[in-house]
Amino acid sequence: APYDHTLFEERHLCYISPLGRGNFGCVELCRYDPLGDNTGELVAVKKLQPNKGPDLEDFQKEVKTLSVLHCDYIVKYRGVCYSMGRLSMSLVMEYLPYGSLNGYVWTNRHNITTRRMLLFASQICKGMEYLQTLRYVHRDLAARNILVANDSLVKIADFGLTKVLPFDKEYYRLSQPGQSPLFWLAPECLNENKFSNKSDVWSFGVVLHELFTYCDNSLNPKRICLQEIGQNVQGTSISMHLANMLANNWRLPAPPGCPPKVYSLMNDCWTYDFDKRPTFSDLSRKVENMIQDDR
Ligand SMILES: CC(C)(Nc1nc(-c2c[nH]c3ncc(Cl)cc23)ncc1F)C(=O)NCC(F)(F)F
Repeated sequence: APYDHTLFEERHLCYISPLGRGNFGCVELCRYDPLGDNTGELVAVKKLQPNKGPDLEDFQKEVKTLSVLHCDYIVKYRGVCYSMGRLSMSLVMEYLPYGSLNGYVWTNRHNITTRRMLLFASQICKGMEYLQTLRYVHRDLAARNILVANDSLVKIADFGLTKVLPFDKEYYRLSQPGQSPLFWLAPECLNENKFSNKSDVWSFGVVLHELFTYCDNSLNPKRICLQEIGQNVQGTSISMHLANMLANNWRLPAPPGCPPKVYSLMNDCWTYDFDKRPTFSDLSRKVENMIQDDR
């Protein structure tokens, strides 16, 4: 039988440190070291939290989702590791040493140029364009879910909430409000639980906002929206308040020092009518033109 490179044996997976908590469970930095001489490769291992949140079946869907994605701008799937006699499984991914984009941009805020931000933005658009060709909707596009491979390459990650569009519809309707973070969601998600490539475009606009605030926590979308809603929200849920504000044309304010053309691109992504929002290919082109103009 051909050697299965996607099967990781638990006994050779050496735990190093925790990386963080994702939509399904925790992710750990490990070295896969079958030779036992510390020459093995570093990998990120997403363990399914047993009987916590979504179950093994949903996790297996995430594994399936990631295993068919082959794109320079999407975190690479390496394979799976079964434990407890196939009762539990872990998702093995490439390890990106620079961590998540929000941490990277904040840490390097004093020497990241507009050009570099626009390069990251164009790579995210290309990754999303690719996802779209497979009729995937990410549903959780946010700077915390983008990883940095090196100083000029970012990749989309965390496909825990990703859904495949039905063959006959261009949107995916969740049965009940999901766990996507409200402040990255398009109005039709808040009002009708309708998710589509166009709602991913809205979230991309929020990622642009995060980038151009250098992922400053004091300016993050949640904090700005809650300030606008006002602390003493009575009765009406936060998502209703947010949906009303968006319907009344309130939008996240331009980040300090943000180039006007970038803020106008964000507002294109935040067009209320999802049919009038740009596509990710429109956005890739517009961002690349900005990179050219920025010389
Ligand atoms: C839950 C987890 C671990 N969080 C973090 N991952 C990494 C982190 C750093 N390097 C990584 N290489 C691969 C992977 Cl899958 C994660 C990391 N760094 C910091 C995190 F908070 C994660 O998965 N976040 C979603 C992602 F950022 F990946 F979109």
